[in-house]
Amino acid sequence: MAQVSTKPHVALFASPGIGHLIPVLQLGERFVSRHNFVVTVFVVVTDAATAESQLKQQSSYKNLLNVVLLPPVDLTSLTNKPLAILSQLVLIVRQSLPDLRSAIASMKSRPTALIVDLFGTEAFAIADEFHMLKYEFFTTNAWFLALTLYAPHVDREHEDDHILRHMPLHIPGCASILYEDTVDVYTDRNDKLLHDDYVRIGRRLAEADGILINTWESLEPKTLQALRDPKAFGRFSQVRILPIGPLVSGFQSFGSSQPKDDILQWLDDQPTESVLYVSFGSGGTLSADQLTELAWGLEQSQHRFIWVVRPPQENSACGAYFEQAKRADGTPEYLPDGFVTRTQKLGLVVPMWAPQREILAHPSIGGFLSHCGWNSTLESLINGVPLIAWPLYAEQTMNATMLTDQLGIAARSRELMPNGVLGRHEIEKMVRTVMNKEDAKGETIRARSQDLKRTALLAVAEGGSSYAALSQVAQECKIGLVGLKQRARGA
Ligand SMILES: O=c1ccn([C@@H]2O[C@H](COP(=O)(O)OP(=O)(O)O[C@H]3O[C@H](CO)[C@@H](O)[C@H](O)[C@H]3O)[C@@H](O)[C@H]2O)c(=O)[nH]1
Repeated sequence: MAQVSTKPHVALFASPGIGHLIPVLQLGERFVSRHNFVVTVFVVVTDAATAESQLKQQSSYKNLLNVVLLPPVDLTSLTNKPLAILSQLVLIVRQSLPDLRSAIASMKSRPTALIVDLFGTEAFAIADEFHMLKYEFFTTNAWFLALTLYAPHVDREHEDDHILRHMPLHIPGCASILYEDTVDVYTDRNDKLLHDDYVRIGRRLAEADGILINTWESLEPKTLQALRDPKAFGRFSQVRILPIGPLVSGFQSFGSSQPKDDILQWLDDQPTESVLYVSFGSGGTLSADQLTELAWGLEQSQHRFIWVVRPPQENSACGAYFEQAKRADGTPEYLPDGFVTRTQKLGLVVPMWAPQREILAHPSIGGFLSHCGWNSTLESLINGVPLIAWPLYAEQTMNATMLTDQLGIAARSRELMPNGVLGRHEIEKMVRTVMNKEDAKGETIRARSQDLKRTALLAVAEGGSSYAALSQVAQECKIGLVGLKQRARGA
């Protein structure tokens, strides 16, 4: 007969997409390695084969976590309307809830807590049904959480002021933000479903027993203070805000299209802090025109680089395109003729995917041109690597604004050409700022990055604020909802 573990047990619920799965696995890893829990991770998938192959490349989690892929959800069977990504995720996750419920109902050792990511708040009802604690794991930062919690209160009738007259949105107690720097919920005003989905998420977050955020106290003190202040956030300030980051995995990176050793060996041969790493996260792509400008910008800067290249947006569905359409010197057809030959002493072009965490931790890396996905941002930050901010979608423009205007650890240019593309000279300028040791602005950015690295490491070290917050959650999960209620009654 199978032994039922006596260890405490929590369940994590991850919505589709590797950008969501990675931080959820990381959180699971912390519960196991630091707090000696059993962790079950339920993963919502749209395509089991893709999810399995992504997970297969990440073998180290297997001994630690019990990962359960829920039956795949076929979006096309649910709607034939084109939906915003957020609405797609809400719909897909909702469809998986009955499977999550059955899986939890049939567990011999029932978890004491359910921890969901941003799109999983509808699963709180299942946690209630089984008398489990329920936590939100907000995989980005406190500023975006503040925007999300504030969403139900934004007066849509005044939005013209913001959009047409560029008046910033004032989030109570927090830094203000221009509408164009927020998320598509605010900028695409005709999508009522998207707006309603986002507002509903904002409201449901308040039902959590705590919101775990992948940030730390000293990174966003003003925003965290506002989130806890009833004058700023009313009843939402009752929810416990628990910054537990930076949560960056001890796991190896998810695989690579090129042998990892080749890339790391190449890096071993480069001078300290001389290489710019260029990558747009798990799914970011650029237009053909933008790729051309980026290639010229990198080449003209004459700084070393590793560039994770994907086919242009126009061809992004065609993964094999990269392999097939190459010029004689190996330059993909969508990059300028002769690029690989001219830059062979300077750079490495890696198709599709690279072992990012190992790359960013390498001493030869001196900068990261990033789409500012929050995982990439944190991976850069804990290594003290300064950034070039190049946001593409989701909350990335907000992250980029924070990195440049509030934290001062990134260079950014908004000087687009008339065709909406960032030109090669602007790109070259940003690369020189961050990579050129004599550049005064770059010097400030680099020094600031080192400062933040120190605060990040302190926060997660034993005795640090994030360590304490996660320990508190672990303690609550050990006791469980029923035990906590009994304690409260006895107090
Ligand atoms: O070649 C690559 C590309 C990515 N990664 C890893 O993939 C993750 C990418 O995560 P992130 O940087 O957050 O980007 P996205 O995948 O775009 O993340 C989604 O989820 C994030 C967290 O919620 C949001 O901040 C983003 O806006 C959203 O697009 C990171 O751990 C990277 O190390 C690699 O290992 N190799």
